[in-house]
This record gives sequence, C-alpha cells and structure tokens, in this order.
Amino acid sequence: MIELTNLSKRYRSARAVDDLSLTVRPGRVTAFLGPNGAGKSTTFRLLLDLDRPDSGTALVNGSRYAALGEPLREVGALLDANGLHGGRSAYHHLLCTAQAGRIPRRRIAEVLGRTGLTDVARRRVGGFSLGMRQRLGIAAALLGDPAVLLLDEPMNGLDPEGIRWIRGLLRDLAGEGRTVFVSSHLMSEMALVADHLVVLGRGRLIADGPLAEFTRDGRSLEDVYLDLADSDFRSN
Ligand SMILES: Nc1ncnc2c1ncn2[C@@H]1O[C@H](COP(=O)(O)OP(=O)(O)OP(=O)(O)O)[C@@H](O)[C@H]1O
Repeated sequence: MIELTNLSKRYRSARAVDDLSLTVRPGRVTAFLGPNGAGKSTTFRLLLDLDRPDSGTALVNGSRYAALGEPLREVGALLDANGLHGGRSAYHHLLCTAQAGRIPRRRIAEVLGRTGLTDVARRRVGGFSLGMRQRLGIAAALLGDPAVLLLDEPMNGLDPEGIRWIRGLLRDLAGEGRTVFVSSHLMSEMALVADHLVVLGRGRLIADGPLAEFTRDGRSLEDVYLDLADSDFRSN
C-alpha cells in the first residue's frame, strides 16, 4: 500500500508535486498517467526518499522509505534503466543489489528466469539493448520479492514480445496481491493492463478511479486521458 498525504515538492522554477493525496492499493495495477513534466517521476523519487518533500508525507506500507528496516524486501523500483553500471554482467549487477539488500543469492536465478534474462546473465550490461536493460531493472526491482512495485515507464524500449511479456508480468504481480504502481505514456497498453487510473496534471491529482468507470461509455483510454489533460490545461 502506498499513501501520499498533502505531498508537495517545488524545484526552483517548477511546482513538481502540488498537495498530492492518494492511496495506491494492493492487488491491482494502478496506471500513473500525466503529460511530460506532470510530476510522476518526482512522486516516485519522493516515495523512495531520493528527494525530500517540502511538505506532506509519502508512506510505503505505513512507513517512510528511510524508516523501512529492509527496504528492498518491501519496495522494488525501476526508475532509469540507463543508470546501470555498463561494465558489470547482469548477474553481477543483481549480486551487488542482493548483497546490499541482504537478499539470498538464490533469488538472482529466480528473477533472471522471470525476466527472461537467464541466457544473457553473464553478458556485460554495457552491450545490452534498452529493452534488456529494462528487463534487468525489473529483475532488480523483483529481487527482494517486494509487496510494492514502483515502475517508471517499464515498457520503454521493449519490442512487441517484450511488451506482451510485461503485460502478463504486471497482471501476475497484481494477482499475487502486490501493489503495482506504473507510469506510462502508452495509453493502449495501460488500457489492457490497468485496473485503476491515477492522472496527474502539473503536480496535482486530476483523476483517481477504476479504469472501467472512465471507459464505461465505450470511450478509449486515450480519449479519456486527453480530455482530462485538456480540461486541466484549460482550467489555468
Ligand atoms: N532535479 C530537478 N531539478 C529541477 N527541476 C526538476 C527536477 N526534477 C524534476 N523537475 C521538474 O519538476 C517537474 C516534474 O518533473 P517529473 O520528471 O517529475 O515529471 P514526469 O511526469 O515524470 O515527466 P515525464 O513524463 O516527462 O517523465 C518538471 O517541471 C521538471 O522539469
């Protein structure tokens, strides 16, 4: 479970997150949508204590990330798949993460298998395609078998087979009772995979509800989303 309460973060010129209150519940895929610069990545960073809020709280399973005893076992995150150390093999990357998080080694083979990377585990990450890096970032997020997953644009760089794979993975993770909070600009994919929608506009919450409610009248998620974003834009 993720709970944001009156969360705000301002950078010099921009109000990145603006009085955001939101609960993201387990057992479903929650799509985190919003135009470029709406504050999605900032929200993820605040949840992971990679940045400090100006006010408000961001809690995972009732605690601030920094207060979690074994954070990798509670929250798995994919932020920027390009931020990996290119000289390491995929296995070594996961080994370092496992050691830092006091996670048993046997989990490495499990997550390599789950992300389809077993055959390339000994290859250097520097030679990986973006899609393979995304898979490795997801493998690292899954290493601690966490109940909460924060995935920032996990479909980036994946080929059609990879997109189908991640669709199944997200559904399975939610089916296992995890909280799956996933940002994306791919509306057609989110329409297939999400149970619940959260839409941000300029740091503020502009929609929060079950996907089925938004698309009840037969409109596509893309149309619904663009209307929401447009009315938010016009309101200021
Ligand atoms: N470290 C930073 N320093 C200054 N401004 C920042 C910083 N990080 C984010 N911002 C600003 O905060 C706002 C929100 O950015 P953020 O990256 O959270 O949006 P986003 O919804 O993730 O966008 P995108 O869909 O493009 O990834 C933007 O105006 C951005 O320029």
